[in-house]
Amino acid sequence: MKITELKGIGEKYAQLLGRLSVYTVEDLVGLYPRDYELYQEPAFISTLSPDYENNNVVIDGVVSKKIDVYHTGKLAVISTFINDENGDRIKCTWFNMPFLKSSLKLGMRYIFRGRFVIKNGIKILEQPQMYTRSQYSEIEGTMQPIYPLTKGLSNKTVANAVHQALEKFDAGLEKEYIPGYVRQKNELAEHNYAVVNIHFPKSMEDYIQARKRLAFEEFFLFVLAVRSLRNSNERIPNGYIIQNDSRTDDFIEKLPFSLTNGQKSAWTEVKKNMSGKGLMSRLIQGDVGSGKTIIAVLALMNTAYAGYQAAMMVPTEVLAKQQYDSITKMFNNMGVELNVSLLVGSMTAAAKRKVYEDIENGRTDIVIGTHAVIQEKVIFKNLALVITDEQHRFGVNQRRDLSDKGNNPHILVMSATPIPRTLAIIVYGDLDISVIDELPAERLPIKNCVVDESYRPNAYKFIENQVHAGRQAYVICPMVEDSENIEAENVIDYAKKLSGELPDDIKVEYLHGKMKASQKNEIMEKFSKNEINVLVSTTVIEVGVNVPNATVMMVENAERFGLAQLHQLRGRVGRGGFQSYCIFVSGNKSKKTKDRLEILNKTNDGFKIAEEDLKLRGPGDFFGVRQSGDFDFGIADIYTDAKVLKSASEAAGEVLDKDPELELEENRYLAEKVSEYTVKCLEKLNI
Ligand SMILES: Nc1ncnc2c1ncn2[C@@H]1O[C@H](COP(=O)(O)OP(=O)(O)OP(=O)(O)O)[C@@H](O)[C@H]1O
Repeated sequence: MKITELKGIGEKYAQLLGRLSVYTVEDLVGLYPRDYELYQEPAFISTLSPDYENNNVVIDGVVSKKIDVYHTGKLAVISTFINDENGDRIKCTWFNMPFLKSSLKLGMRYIFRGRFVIKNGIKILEQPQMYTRSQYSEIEGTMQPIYPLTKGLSNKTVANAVHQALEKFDAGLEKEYIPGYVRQKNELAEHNYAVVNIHFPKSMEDYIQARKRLAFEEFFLFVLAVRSLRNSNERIPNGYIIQNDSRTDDFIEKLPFSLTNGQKSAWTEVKKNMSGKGLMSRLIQGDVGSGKTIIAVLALMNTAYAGYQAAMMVPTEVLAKQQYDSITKMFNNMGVELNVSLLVGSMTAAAKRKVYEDIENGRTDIVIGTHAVIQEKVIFKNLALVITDEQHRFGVNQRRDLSDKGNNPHILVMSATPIPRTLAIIVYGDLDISVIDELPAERLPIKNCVVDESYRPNAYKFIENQVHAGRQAYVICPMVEDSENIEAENVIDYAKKLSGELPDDIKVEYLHGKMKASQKNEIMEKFSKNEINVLVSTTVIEVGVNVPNATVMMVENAERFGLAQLHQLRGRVGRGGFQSYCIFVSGNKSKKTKDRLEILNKTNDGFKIAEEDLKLRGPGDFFGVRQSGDFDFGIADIYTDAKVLKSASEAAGEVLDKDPELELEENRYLAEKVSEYTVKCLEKLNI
């Protein structure tokens, strides 16, 4: 049902909701709150002691002073004083809400709820919301949903729309499909209860139950879907028997480094797989900087030497260009006579045509590119291997499209997502797994520090010294929620400011998601040639960028990132022989934030980091930063919900043991859900 059927949602709001991928009433119900406002803080504080500073407090007060309106810069500030029950005077301030003037009347009594601060000895409530007693008693003790929003769309609009969708249209509500014995064993709530309570929980307990059920069902369907894919893969025989070529062995000999043991065993598994009976569907998992690329290169070479074509797809043009440059350089230096082509969206039509021709007539042995590689116009002569790097950024359908271009080519997938093997087996159930579990020996451990903003001048000085010693630096700008435009402006401003702080001979440039691919390529190319010394960027550089000369990674507002993500960012330095440094700047001085960031000092193991982070964030921190942005389940998180994933996986096994093809009448509805999920959600999950 179209979203405009809801009262209050016209074309304008429908368009805004479209930006959040919400088009139907059902989509809307699937838009889970990203957080909740808890109306459960110390209710009604009668004496405001400094202990409550920086917390939300609720005060019953009477407006005791005329309303004052003044302007600072562009901001209109309204302020007044209230007297609480003890007669204590508390100042209230609001920014940019001039309309309040008419509702705030001297002598009126309200419930004020806002953040409590003390400035110059004056007790202040910032931006308090106001309620009458009866209004407040309705929300007291509840959790109000906070939805992901976009500019022009208010939380209230979304909350009202969701309420209607659930109440009037039963959207998202359906017949129970998880077998009773599974629900009982795992103590799961009913589906419909969960859908209603994830939006409007009456208590924390309701929320926990709702979330558990929804996370469980996501994993449960996921595991069932993945198992069915795996079964179909296992039946595919190897159509391209690719034997190891002695020229590839020579190449390994000539590399400037020797392979680590982890790399050697991964390579052995890949070789065996490609020359064996069944089609290869393999995942190579290795922490950031563990050297996965070289294994990909060896597989590409062996395939080309066997007389077939091979393709490698990466998520962005910047990475495609980087991989292409480094592979062609390596081949030139080491006398490898294979033809490598680059294919990315921003190439001219004529250049693309030439590459299409070369691929079709077989002149091209290896193609490196973005999803341009799977466009209809590309016809391969004999594609036998497809490598997808950071594969989770590609949808299953894209993978399938590319496979369709060959006659079931081998598939090799690279991932740096730090998940332990036991979890990986579940999550990548349709793939065999090779793990590169060590970093090249010569690497010096990265030195980290966690600092507050006052350290910034020292950090800039440090960057200056590193650049003067010939090295380079990344600075990751503060994140801005919900707006790529503001984020872009932010990066530009920061780069300007930084450039002013550093000596003139240091070239600072910026990179953000809104830039054209060709611009990004140009900047990255200059950075990799050291024509740019300092790169100010949003997290667009998070995945896979390899500039071994870069030795400093400075992250602003580090407290806002998941630790796993910070670990990825850190992985951009320390990729060569130089000592590298990470500076995490935290805008939040609390001990807890510092402790959390300190975890990064303790270990370099991506999974341990995620695990420790979880331990530290107690139950009060339910809605912290999501760790695994890469695996975008609707609500479940492979780290936070690792236990749920395990039990969902076991439950799926149990169901399949009883009914391998889900043919029994009792599983009819479940089977429908699984096939629906396989088509729709795997694509969305991007894995
Ligand atoms: N055995 C090795 N000894 C020394 N250096 C190596 C070895 N293997 C790879 N390298 C170098 O290490 C750097 C990182 O390798 P690579 O780019 O393959 O990492 P990765 O595993 O893809 O990491 P990420 O997931 O962060 O992209 C490269 O500069 C590469 O040349």
